Amino acid sequence: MVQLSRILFRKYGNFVDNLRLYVRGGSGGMGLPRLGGHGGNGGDVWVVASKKVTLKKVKDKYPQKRFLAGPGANSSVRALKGERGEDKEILAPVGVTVTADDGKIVGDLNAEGDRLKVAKGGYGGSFHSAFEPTKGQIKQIRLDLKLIADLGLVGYPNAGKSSLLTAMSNATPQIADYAFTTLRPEIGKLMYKDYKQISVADLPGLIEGAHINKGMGHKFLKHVERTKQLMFVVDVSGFQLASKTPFRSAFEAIQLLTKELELFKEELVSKPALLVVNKMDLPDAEDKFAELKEQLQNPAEFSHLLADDMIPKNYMTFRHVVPVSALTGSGIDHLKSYIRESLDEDDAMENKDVHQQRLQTLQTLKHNSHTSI
Ligand SMILES: Nc1nc2c(ncn2[C@@H]2O[C@H](COP(=O)(O)OP(=O)(O)OP(=O)(O)O)[C@@H](O)[C@H]2O)c(=O)[nH]1
Ligand SMILES: [Mg+2]
Repeated sequence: MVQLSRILFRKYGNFVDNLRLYVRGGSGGMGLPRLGGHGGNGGDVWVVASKKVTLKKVKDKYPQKRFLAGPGANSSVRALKGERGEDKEILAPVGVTVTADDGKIVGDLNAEGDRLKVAKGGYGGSFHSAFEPTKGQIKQIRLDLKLIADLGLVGYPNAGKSSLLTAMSNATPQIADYAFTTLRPEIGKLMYKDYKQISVADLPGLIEGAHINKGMGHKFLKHVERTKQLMFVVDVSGFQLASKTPFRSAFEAIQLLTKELELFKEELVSKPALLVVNKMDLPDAEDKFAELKEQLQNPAEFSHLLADDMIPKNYMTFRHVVPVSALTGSGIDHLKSYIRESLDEDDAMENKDVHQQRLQTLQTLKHNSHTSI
């Protein structure tokens, strides 16, 4: 049913996913006290989304990483109102979040052409400022690229996330029998017969404490923010990171993963999600899967298995719970259909919403034009 696919981009060798920049707005121009002249305002610095650039290109093109907007012109006898300074635009890829020095988020660039002002120009001197101009803002900003994929794989190390991506597509991520094989997110594409493509981000394994930046922590979690849906992947037999860390059953693993997401950003837990229970080829897998299904039907009843601070406020609701074996390929076709179904469902809802909104706007316009006659 589903035509298999190939990897879209795996060249992470010199991948740049964040960049710090120095930005400075232009100073205002001098006012002219004698004639009441107004100096021009300094130009602003903007970050503008463009599909044509990558952070690596920005870094290579501007090794100094300094961006200065133009100064406002002084007021003069010939031009009492000084000209405004030129704005400076920094092109950055779609998917970037801009953060200021103090950690505050300035904004996100979600679509081509989105713009954010990152340093404001100074004011030109005028009567109100005794004709003295002000300087432009000076800031260090940080650009962080978050991958935008349809589906993000969420799971503990060794659950088989990368194996699963390989089984579903022709992607060739690193797979090994030790934790943290995947150190960088990779995107694979699932291609369907009708040419629909679904991108899946294989992410580094989470560990307990990821929300406080343990393990790959934030590096991983920030990518999850942008994926449309989540796919939890657990090993049906459970998980143990090291001999000194506690063993977690599949059920516990799911609740702990949920807790990590919740602690990082609560709304992540409300994303549509699928649950993949992997390694169904292992002995006793069927029994363990049956037990897990029972636990998931009424998670609160089984929450005594967890320490209090590990119980999420809200349990994840999974649209589908799919048993598979990435090793033998069993269940993989089903999984691909469920993924498609789930994303199509959301697309349809979104389209309906957009349609509804358009209708509403039209009706308001009609109404207004009637009332104004
Ligand atoms: N028996 C069995 N082993 C599997 C299956 N899927 C994956 N494995 C094995 O589990 C180990 C971990 O698989 P990976 O795909 O690297 O796991 P991961 O979740 O990507 O791990 P990290 O990248 O470290 O987070 C490897 O030895 C795989 O061969 C499965 O369905 N059955
Ligand atoms: Mg992996």
